[in-house]
Amino acid sequence: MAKHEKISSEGAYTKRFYYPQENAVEKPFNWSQMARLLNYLKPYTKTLVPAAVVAMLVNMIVRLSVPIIIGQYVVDTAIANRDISLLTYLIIGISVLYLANFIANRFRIRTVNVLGQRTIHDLRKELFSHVQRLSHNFFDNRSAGSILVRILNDVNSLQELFTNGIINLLMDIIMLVGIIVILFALSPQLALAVLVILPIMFYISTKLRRNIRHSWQDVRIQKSRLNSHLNESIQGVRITQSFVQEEENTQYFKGVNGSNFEKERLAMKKSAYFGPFVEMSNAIGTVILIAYGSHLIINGAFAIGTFVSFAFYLGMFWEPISRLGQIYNQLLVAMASSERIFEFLDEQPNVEEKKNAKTFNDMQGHIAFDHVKFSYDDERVALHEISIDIKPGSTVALVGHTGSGKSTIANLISRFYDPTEGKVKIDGYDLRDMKVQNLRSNISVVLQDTFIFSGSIMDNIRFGRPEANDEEVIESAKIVGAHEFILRLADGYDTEVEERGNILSAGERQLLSFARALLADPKILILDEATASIDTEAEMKIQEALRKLLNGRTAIMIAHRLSTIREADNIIVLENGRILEQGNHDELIEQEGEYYSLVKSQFEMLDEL
Ligand SMILES: Nc1ncnc2c1ncn2[C@@H]1O[C@H](COP(=O)(O)OP(=O)(O)OP(=O)(O)O)[C@@H](O)[C@H]1O
Repeated sequence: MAKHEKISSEGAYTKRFYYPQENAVEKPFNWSQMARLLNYLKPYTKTLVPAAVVAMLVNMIVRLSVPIIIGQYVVDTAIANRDISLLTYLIIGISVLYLANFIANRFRIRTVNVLGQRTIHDLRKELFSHVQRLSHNFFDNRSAGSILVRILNDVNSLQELFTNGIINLLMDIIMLVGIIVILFALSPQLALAVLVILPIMFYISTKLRRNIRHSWQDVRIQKSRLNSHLNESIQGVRITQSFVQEEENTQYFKGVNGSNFEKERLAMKKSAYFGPFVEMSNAIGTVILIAYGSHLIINGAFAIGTFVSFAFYLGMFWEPISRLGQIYNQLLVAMASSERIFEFLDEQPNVEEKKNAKTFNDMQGHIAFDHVKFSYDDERVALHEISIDIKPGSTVALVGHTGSGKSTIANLISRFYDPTEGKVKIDGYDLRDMKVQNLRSNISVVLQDTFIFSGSIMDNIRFGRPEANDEEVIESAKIVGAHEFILRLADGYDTEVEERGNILSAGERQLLSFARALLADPKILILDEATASIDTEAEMKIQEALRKLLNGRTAIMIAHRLSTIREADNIIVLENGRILEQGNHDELIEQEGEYYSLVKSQFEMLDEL
């Protein structure tokens, strides 16, 4: 496809920019889901919920009683009989009622706001701590962005429901039923005449609402596309610049941004019909009231006061009707959001801990794979029948082409996954019988792409053992040789690094991660060696740091550099999930097998340089 075609119109999204829309904006109403949502109000059923309900009832009583007082007592009694003192009492009485209403209203709004925020806070906390405990395969199948959206947006979209939605729903239903009952009690025939337009209005408003709702759905989809693109563009800005793709990106952004604008304009235009429509219904009702009501008054079938009360109630009638439509929309959106949230909450870690799981008292670090077979997805096999024995304190280098299963072996030792067949044992215990956290606290993993969290250098090293004091942190940095470069930073150990540690070089990040691992003082160390070329001096530093780090621990190294591999006690050469050969450097060289040719090709490469 030609370049200009790809970006010429907003509909022509390139494949590269395809963002799947897994997330429906709304779902049909579902009682059991609603009940589960309401469960989040449970901790507050003795405090905030009854307080809000009482305040709401005060509000309802005042609003429903004032028109009667005005019609029956002010107009038909006090004014009709020119009873000034009764009129004064009534005015004072109504003022007191309004004051009580004002206080109750303020109290209710404050209470439901707190209630909404608390429930959302609880829900978000539960969701985050649950997601954090989920197994690796949960994260394998989802993008970080989509998880983020659930924890932020989906939870947010429930906030309005918990804050105002539920209480407004109750209020509006009580209000509507109350008004209809009163209208019929006052005059059934006038009530019928005035409310005759109700079914028509209901029909039209439902149609209009649905139409408006769908337009807003389009807006949300556009927004989510916009967000995804923004997220990806900013994260990948360095690559974009180096491949000179800024213009293409901007064009695409223009397209989505323009489309977002169009959809929003349309949705707003449609929404703008709703207010006037409600007003028109009100007007029709009022016209019928005036025409038929005055007819009844003239015929003596109706008191003027009743007419006045009627007018008041009719004025109050349309507001809850129009708001109920809004709440209904809110409910549908909440259904979709809560379904997604509950889907995460119902997800169980597939690495389960047995009830009677044991702890390692003093782990020695003897690792054994006993006929281990493993597949990530039950289709492709990543490891076939692997049996290995790693002596405590020894260093094993895993060598092999990309995709040969090196990281998979490391993942099984940390029990991020369970083997499909066979057993992984440490000190003779099957990992499935052990406590997961206890196992992992004895293992440190140093990945190729060291993750630096935002915070100070000190905090980042301390991540290995949060209870360590400053001296211990500095000591471990000194041992791995990170101390000098840290001191050269603007604020030394207090230098703030942003997420991912952009201000540090690859080698420096690696040294930090060594310090972190050393501080954790694990029995087993898993190291994914960086492939990035580092200059010789840095390389020597890292080798030196590594020696100190490995001392007295069982180490599994996913090794790329010959210098590291050569020093290992045992080298395991993998190919397509199978062990091809193993032994130490000299033994393998002697065999003249795969390892030999690998080393030879590295030397040939060096010779060419
Ligand atoms: N999360 C995953 N889901 C599905 N398949 C996976 C997953 N991770 C790895 N694989 C597959 O399992 C096989 C072994 O992958 P593994 O990551 O262990 O290789 P590796 O030797 O560490 O490779 P590299 O040197 O490139 O890191 C590969 O075929 C890979 O495609």
